[in-house]
Order: sequence, then structure tokens, then C-alpha cells
Amino acid sequence: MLNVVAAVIHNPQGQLLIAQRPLHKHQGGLWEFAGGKVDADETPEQALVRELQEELGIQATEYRRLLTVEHHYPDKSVRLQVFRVTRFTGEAHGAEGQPVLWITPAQFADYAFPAANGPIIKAALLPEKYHITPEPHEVGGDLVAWLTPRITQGMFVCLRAKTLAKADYLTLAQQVAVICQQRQAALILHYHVDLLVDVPLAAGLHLTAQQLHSVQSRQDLGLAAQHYLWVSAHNITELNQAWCLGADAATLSPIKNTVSHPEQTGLGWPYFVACVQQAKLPVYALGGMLMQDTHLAQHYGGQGIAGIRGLFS
Ligand SMILES: Nc1nc2c([nH]c(=O)n2[C@@H]2O[C@H](COP(=O)(O)OP(=O)(O)OP(=O)(O)O)[C@@H](O)[C@H]2O)c(=O)[nH]1
Ligand SMILES: [Mg+2]
Repeated sequence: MLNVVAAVIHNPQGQLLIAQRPLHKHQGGLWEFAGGKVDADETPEQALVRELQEELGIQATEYRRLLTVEHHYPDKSVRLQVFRVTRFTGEAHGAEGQPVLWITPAQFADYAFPAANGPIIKAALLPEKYHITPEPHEVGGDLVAWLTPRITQGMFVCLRAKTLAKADYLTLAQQVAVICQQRQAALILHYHVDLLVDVPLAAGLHLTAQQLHSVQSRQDLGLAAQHYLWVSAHNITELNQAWCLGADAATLSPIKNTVSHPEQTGLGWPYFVACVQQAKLPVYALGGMLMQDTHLAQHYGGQGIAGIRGLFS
């Protein structure tokens, strides 16, 4: 397996950098995330910094792991360790003569990428906060009315309503799906695997840790490639299982002690750090999170925070 690092690079305008692969190279002519092969004597982090200097003339100064993708092309197998680069010095340009572009998230559909890049593009578009809804009865019964002013562009909204019967959940999901579409937000259905076909506007599915143990593969869930699969995990074993299943992101909980689950002791940030260092998929800290924990979770290697009470404004 060829070890490769690649970088999802952000600029302060919210754009992402893509580069065109030289025609004579593997997957030539297609667009990619800058990066290249990890040398034998290098860590992935060293390779990342070196490749970005060589290919773009920039010095990466703030980055964290995003995901690992293993892909088998007919002629070679690659392991892409992808980083999110959030700060750099210098001006990015095609230092090897290759065309480079800053594009908005909506523009990804306009460019052709190698087959391995599907999950990378999805991960690149993940938000730094994952919004899980309260139960309808916790907000006076009318969750649609409660959500309507709160859903904004780019949000990922996980519709979690364990107290509702399946039929009521479906009705609610169809209503929330329309609001999400209007706001360009992504609706993630929770638990009800078979309802995805009834809510074509939904962007994906969120499995409980218990469901994770009973599902064999992503295919069994009837998900299309563009659907997001989220998983609730509570330890590193479940994070690994989630990656093997082809999940796109996971929550790790409970990080802190919470009012909602007083019987569970928080895992704590040191455990969060240990998990995200080994995880091959984007991880969100969940359990007692407040807005101000976002940067802390990212500093510790997570993609951000997930939450119910602390997150919706
Ligand atoms: N850098 C990069 N490589 C990718 C991406 N997607 C993908 O499948 N690859 C594959 O991963 C491998 C990385 O190779 P590379 O050509 O960038 O390696 P490199 O910069 O060290 O170049 P060189 O040794 O050819 O000069 C290639 O087989 C390429 O097709 C991507 O988004 N970025
Ligand atoms: Mg390269």
C-alpha cells in the first residue's frame, strides 16, 4: 500500500484549495488535494509540511488529522492520510507549474477528482458543530416551530427523537427535511435506518453504538455514496468499527459529566485525545459541550463538538 498524505486547506474566506494533477502522472488531469508520498524516514506530519512547501510554496502552521482513506485502483493501492490545514504562511501557488484554485464548498461538484476522493470531499465539508435536536416534549411539543428559526446554512442537524413512534418520527423528519433544504442544511436521520427511502431530502443517517455492532457493512444500510453515515461511539474500539463500516464521522461521548446521563462518568479530554490520535475518521466531542469547547476539541485533534442543549442558540 502506497502511503500518501493530502491536505484539505482552508483560507479565511471559507474556500478550499484544489490542484490539478499533471497529465503524465497517475490519475493525471483530475483535481486533487495537494500532497504526496510519505518518505521512508518521515512521519505523516513531516511529509505534509514538506509536500505543501514543494507543491504550493506554503508553510503549514496549524493542522490536524481529518481521515484516512484506503483505496484500491486497478494499478495500485493507496492509503491517503488526510489533514485539515487551518493556518499557513505564504501565498499558495502551483509551485510545480500545476493549476491551483480556491473553491467554495458548493463548487466541488464542478470538478472531477480521483475515485479515492469521494469520502475526502465529504469530510472536507463537515461542519465544526454537529447539532443534535432535543426531544419534542423538551421544547413544548412542537419541534418544527422550535427548529425553524434555528437552522442555518451549512448546519448538520441530527433529528433525534427517541420518544416518538416511528410514524410520527417520519412525519417530523419530512417536515424538518424541507426546512433543511430551504436553508441549505443537512438533515441526518437518527436510528430509523429504513426511513431514509421515505425522506429523500435527508443527507444521511446516524447509528447508535448498539446498531453499530449489528451492522456488517455500509451497503446493508441502503446508503448512496453521497449520504453521510454518522455513528455514536464511546471508545476507540467503536471508532475503529465505525471506520471499517465506512462511516463518515463519529461522535465520542460522554466527554464530560452531563445532566442528561448522571449515571455515566465523563471520559475526559485526555481519553478524547488518545482516541482521536488513533481514529481514522473525523471525531466530534459529545456530552456537556458548550460553544467555547469547539476550539478546545479541535486543539485536541477532534473536528469539533456535538451537542443538544449547549449548541442551538
Ligand atoms: N496528493 C494526492 N494524491 C492523491 C489524491 N487522491 C488520490 O487518489 N491520490 C493518489 O495518491 C498518490 C499520490 O501521489 P502523488 O503523485 O501526489 O505523489 P507525489 O506528490 O509524491 O508525486 P511524485 O512522486 O509523482 O512526484 C497517487 O497515486 C494519486 O493518484 C489526492 O487528493 N491528493
Ligand atoms: Mg503530489
